Amino acid sequence: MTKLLTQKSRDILQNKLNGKNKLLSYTFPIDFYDPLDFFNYQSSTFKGNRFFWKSSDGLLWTVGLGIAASISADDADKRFQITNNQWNRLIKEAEIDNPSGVPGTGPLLFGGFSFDPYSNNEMEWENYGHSILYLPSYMLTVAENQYYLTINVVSEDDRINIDTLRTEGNQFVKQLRKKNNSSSVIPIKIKSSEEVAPNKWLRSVEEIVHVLKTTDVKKVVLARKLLLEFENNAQPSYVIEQLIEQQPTSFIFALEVGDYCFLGASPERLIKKTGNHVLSTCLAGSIGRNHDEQEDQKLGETLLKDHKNRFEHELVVSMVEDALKPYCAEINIPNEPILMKTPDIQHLYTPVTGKANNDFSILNVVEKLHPTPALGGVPTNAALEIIREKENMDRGFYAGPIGWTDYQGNGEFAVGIRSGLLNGKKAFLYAGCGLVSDSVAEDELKETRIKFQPMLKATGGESL
Ligand SMILES: C=C(O[C@@H]1C=C(C(=O)O)C=C[C@H]1O)C(=O)O
Ligand SMILES: [Mg+2]
Repeated sequence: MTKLLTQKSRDILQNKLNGKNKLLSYTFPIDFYDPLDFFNYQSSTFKGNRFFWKSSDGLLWTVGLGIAASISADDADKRFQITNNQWNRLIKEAEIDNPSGVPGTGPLLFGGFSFDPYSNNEMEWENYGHSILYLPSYMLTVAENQYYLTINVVSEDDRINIDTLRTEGNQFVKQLRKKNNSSSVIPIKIKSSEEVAPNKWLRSVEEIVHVLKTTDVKKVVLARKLLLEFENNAQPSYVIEQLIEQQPTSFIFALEVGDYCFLGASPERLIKKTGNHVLSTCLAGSIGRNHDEQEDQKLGETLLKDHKNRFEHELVVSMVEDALKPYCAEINIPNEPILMKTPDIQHLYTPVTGKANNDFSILNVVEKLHPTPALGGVPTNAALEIIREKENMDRGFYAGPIGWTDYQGNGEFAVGIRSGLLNGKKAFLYAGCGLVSDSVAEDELKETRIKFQPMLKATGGESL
C-alpha cells in the first residue's frame, strides 16, 4: 500500500482541499464481500476513520475505510454551504473512472451535522464539531446485490494516475480475500445504565407544556440521555451487527471519529435523491407494540385516530411540504398518514415523493429541511430556543442529518435518532419526543423509554 493512501491525519487531509490537489477515483465491480467484514477489515489501521451505512430498504450499503479527504466546516452557521462548495470544487477537477455510474459508487461524501449549530460542544462531541464528512480511501458499495469497490486519492503528486489506482485496487482486493484478516467481533458486557436526571426532565416537560398552552409555540421536541457503562471496550462492529439483525427496516449508520463512534438504527429518512426522484418521510406520533397481533393492530388504530399524535404529525407534514416545494417540479403528499412499525414502536408515517427541479442540490435541501418539527418544533426558532434552555445537554449529532451524497448528486440523509455515541467502556444513548399542548409528562417519559430500546438491546442493556 502506498504511503499516500494510508495517510490518516484529518487536519492534513482537510488542508489538502485547499491546494492544487486533485481527486482521483477508480471504481470496479468485485465479488461478494460481507459489508460488516469490510468494516472490520484491518481495524488496527482504519479504526477511527470508518463509516457504515445500510439504507432502510436494504438496497444500498456503503462502508468506508480510511480518509482521502474530510470536510468539516469551521463556521457552523454556514456548514451546509461550506461542505457543498468544497465538495463541488473537489469533484469539478476530479478524474473519475466509474463505468457503472451506479448511485452510491464512485467519489462519495459520508457524514453528518450536529443538531444545533449554536450548541456548545460538550466534551463527548468535541471530535465531531458541527459537521464532519468523509471521502473514504476505500469504499465498498452494495447496490441491488452488486458489489463495487471505490478507491479515492486526493493528492498533488502528478505521478499518481488512474493506473496507479488500478494496481492498488487489485492488490487491495487480493488482501481482502485473504482469510482471517477481519478482526473478530466481541460481544459487549453491560455493567450499568443510568437515565440522566429523569425527574428534572419531567419538570421541563411540564414547563414546556405550559408554554405550549399559553403562547403561539405549537410543538417542542425534548430529548434526554442515558449513560451506559460496559465491562469491556464496546466495538462499533458488534453494535452494528446487532442493529442490522434487530432493526431490519431501519437505516443503520455509524460514523467513527477517533475513539468515538456515533451510530444507530433510524426509521426516519430526511431526504433521498436518485436522479430526479425525490423521497422524504414525515414521521411523528408514536405508540408501542404488542406481541399479540390483534392487540398490536388495536394500538395502531388508536394511534391513527389520536388527536394529540395527529397534531404532532400534521405539523411535520406541512413544514416538509413548504421546505421542498421550491425544489420540486412535482410533489405528492397523501392526505392521511399510515403506520410505520419497527420492532419496538409504531409511528404515524406520511411518505413524500417528488420530482427534483434544477435548483435541487441535496445538501442545500438538507439545510432547508433541518430541523423538521419531528426533531425541533414549531415555530422552528422558538422551539430551538426552548430546547437550548430546557434540555440541559448537547445533542451533538443526535437528531441531526446523517448520510451521503455522491459525485453525481444522488444521496440520502436520515435523521440520527435511535442512536448513541460509543466511547470505549462508555456510551451515551439519546431519545426525545414531540411535546404539544395536550402532552402528559409521564406518557412522554414512557415514549422516550421505548425509543431507547433499539440501542439498549443492541448494547446488551435491559428494558427500562
Ligand atoms: C425524537 C425522536 O423521535 C421522533 C419523535 C417522534 C414522536 O414524538 O412521536 C416520532 C418519531 C421521531 O420523529 C427520537 O427517537 O429520539
Ligand atoms: Mg410523540
